[in-house]
Amino acid sequence: MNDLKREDFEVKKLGKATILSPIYKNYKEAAPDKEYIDDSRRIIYDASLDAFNSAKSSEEEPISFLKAGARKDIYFDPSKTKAAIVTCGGLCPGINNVIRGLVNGLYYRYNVKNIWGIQYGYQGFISDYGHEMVKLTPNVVKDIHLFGGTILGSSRGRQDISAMVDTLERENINILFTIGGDGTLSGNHVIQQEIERRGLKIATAGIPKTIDNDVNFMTKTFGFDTAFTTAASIVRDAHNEATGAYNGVAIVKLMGRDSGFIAANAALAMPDVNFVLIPESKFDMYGPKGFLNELKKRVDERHHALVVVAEGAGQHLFEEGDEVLDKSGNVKHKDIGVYLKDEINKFFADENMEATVKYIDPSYIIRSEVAIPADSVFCNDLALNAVHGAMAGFTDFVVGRWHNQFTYLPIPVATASRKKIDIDGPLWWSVLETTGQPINMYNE
Ligand SMILES: Nc1ncnc2c1ncn2[C@@H]1O[C@H](COP(=O)(O)OP(=O)(O)OP(=O)(O)O)[C@@H](O)[C@H]1O
Ligand SMILES: O=P(O)(O)OC[C@H]1O[C@](O)(CO)[C@@H](O)[C@@H]1O
Repeated sequence: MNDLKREDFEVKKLGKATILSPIYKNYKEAAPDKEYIDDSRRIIYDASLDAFNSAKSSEEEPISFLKAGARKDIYFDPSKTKAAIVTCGGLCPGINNVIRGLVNGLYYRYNVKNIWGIQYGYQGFISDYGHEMVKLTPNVVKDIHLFGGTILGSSRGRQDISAMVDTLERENINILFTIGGDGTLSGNHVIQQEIERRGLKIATAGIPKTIDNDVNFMTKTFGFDTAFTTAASIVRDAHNEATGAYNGVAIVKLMGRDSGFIAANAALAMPDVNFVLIPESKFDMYGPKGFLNELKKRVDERHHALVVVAEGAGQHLFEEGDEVLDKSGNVKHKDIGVYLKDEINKFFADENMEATVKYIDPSYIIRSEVAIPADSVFCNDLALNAVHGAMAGFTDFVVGRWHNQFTYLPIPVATASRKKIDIDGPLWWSVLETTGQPINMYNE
């Protein structure tokens, strides 16, 4: 549970917004009767009614979220505004759509024409790496949604915060958009603190990126729909592999460092799956009611079985040892897919049972996919709302979607903890029902 209070949900602002937004002028002319968003517009939720534990404040009081959208008055003068965009961490479908949406939103809606891309993540702020900033215009980004990945490149690894803010200052950047996961957003927050310490008026806005869908107070993050849609078709093909052999077992490993949302949703979309293993639930492997024996029962009955495993699942099965970390300090999980394949092979050999085990790891293929249409639309909306918020002078915020509304949330609230599957909640119970996997395979 988060130890968050109501006041933690207040989004910071650089100062009073005093410039009449160009959108407002045009919008008023085009549709004078339409409502316009006032700064104080907030969406109030009764947290005690919320299905997500993570939505509760520590005091169980209603939490209010700042509603995203265009403001009548803006903080930055568009003709004098310079914006920069950076993408960090792992790839995710839709990053290029977000970049495109940011550039077009700034350029066409607000008339901000001085837009730059920082190359290869936070490295791009550090001159030693030699990554030049690239000028972004609608013409440069017009086709980038047709490609997966990020046209700006990405990276992991800590950079010197002071040196990064030196670059922002030297380049006279007024708004920084960071597209990235938990780490990128934490980095954004630290950058913002240094900006404040120096008394600079630079707005920072985060667009949360993770196929794992594990960001707090976000119904979903961009790229997640594409990820599990792509995963579902791979799971279907794996099912064909499993059924194509007598006692065929197919294992598909999907991403999900701490949360099993991709695995759970792919299995719901493709109900041929017999077992879903996720990080949120420690399963028993070897006991009489453990995974291997349950798998055997399934194979005995139908002569094939399909297993979907999230990369962070089953880590308790490995011997404790030195943790391997990536450049950013994230734990690199031991390969549960290979472990399952080996253990299943051994188990069936010990049982004198013929079995054909196929292991499929499509992780990077899924992550670098092009966004499906639903995600493309979502990316564009997120980007536009990030532009609205930053132009209004909000800072240190992330844009997201929660309870069918686009919202602005202070970064520390979004990064306070990770969203996980509630194993007593409806999503996991649907998975158990769909797969038919026994509930007592789980220790906890
Ligand atoms: N607390 C922090 N302070 C400063 N920089 C940070 C912090 N946490 C992470 N970063 C930096 O943010 C960048 C991205 O972090 P990271 O590699 O963890 O990816 P991420 O944004 O979490 O995305 P993914 O979900 O794909 O892992 C890296 O350059 C990392 O060093
Ligand atoms: O191989 P990389 O680039 O370190 O990324 C792997 C990580 O990326 C994620 O998809 C998060 O973006 C995790 O699920 C996974 O652990």
